[in-house]
Amino acid sequence: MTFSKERPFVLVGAGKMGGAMLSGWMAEGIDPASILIVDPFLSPEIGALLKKHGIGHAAQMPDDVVSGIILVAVKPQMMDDVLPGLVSACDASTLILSVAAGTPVRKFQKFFGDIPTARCMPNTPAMVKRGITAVYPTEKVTDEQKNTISQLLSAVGKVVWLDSEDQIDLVTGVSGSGPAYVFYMTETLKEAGTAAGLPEELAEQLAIATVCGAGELMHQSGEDPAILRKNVTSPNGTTAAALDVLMSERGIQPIMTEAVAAAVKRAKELAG
Ligand SMILES: NC(=O)C1=CN([C@@H]2O[C@H](COP(=O)(O)OP(=O)(O)OC[C@H]3O[C@@H](n4cnc5c(N)ncnc54)[C@H](OP(=O)(O)O)[C@@H]3O)[C@@H](O)[C@H]2O)C=CC1
Ligand SMILES: O=C(O)[C@@H]1CCC=N1
Repeated sequence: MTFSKERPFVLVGAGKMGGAMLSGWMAEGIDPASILIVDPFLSPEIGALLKKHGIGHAAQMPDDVVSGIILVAVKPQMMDDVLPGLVSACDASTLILSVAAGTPVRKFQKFFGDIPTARCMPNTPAMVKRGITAVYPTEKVTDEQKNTISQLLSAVGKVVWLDSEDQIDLVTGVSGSGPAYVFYMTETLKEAGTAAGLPEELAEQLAIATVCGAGELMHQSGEDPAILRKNVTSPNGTTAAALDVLMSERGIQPIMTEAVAAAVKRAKELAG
């Protein structure tokens, strides 16, 4: 990793997403001395992580210019409060990298002018190095900076590059928010098992192991999910009976399409 005290990396907002990435970076062995966390309200878990690795922390952004990356990971609704406090730390040697849903490049330009800026959309599996992050760099972002972004984000999972800012909202609806859909599906599978008569604890164990196992199988085999589904589905068997319900007109596909569209719509609203 190319970060150092001379080329620092500052994380503004170590909440759910920033904290997940930070945990992933620590597990990956990134030099804690190159990182500064700026967040006035640390959770006990993140406080313990900082202490364990000796990571620097400040409640507010120091005035010194950051000739490296400032990763902005605060809520979109906080931007107007937080960004003015970063202005004195930015010049043309600073790269602003935002993980915020909705918040457009023009919002950063309003505060920082035309400095190198990139938006990205990670997801919380970054915490276990199984995230996927889509990145949209503005034209000001140099190849060297793209390389640094790649190093940083690939340390916590896959990285894909976007050629249009509009795509970020769509990515948000699929993979940014997506882990929550999978967790919710796991909850519903557990509840369905309980409703069918299984003890709650056993239903939960079965649901979690099934979702993790199916995910790992998709990951390791690299096989098309439709093929993996067919492999489970014996003709006229139990899975076919269940899939008749899940794949019906009132099944998962129309609901998922509606859910992703709702997330995309909300991302556009957050742009303000
Ligand atoms: N959660 C997710 O799965 C994903 C989130 N994102 C994006 O990541 C961003 C953060 O979301 P998330 O992590 O969920 O939200 P959190 O609220 O968990 O994290 C934001 C963090 O910023 C802190 N904070 C508040 N004010 C300041 C300040 N002035 N300076 C620095 N830090 C401050 C918050 O403290 P406090 O909590 O005390 O207010 C909190 O620790 C959002 O823009 C979101 O769109 C993107 C992809 C996935
Ligand atoms: O719910 C949100 O707005 C954020 C963005 C993607 C995931 N969490």
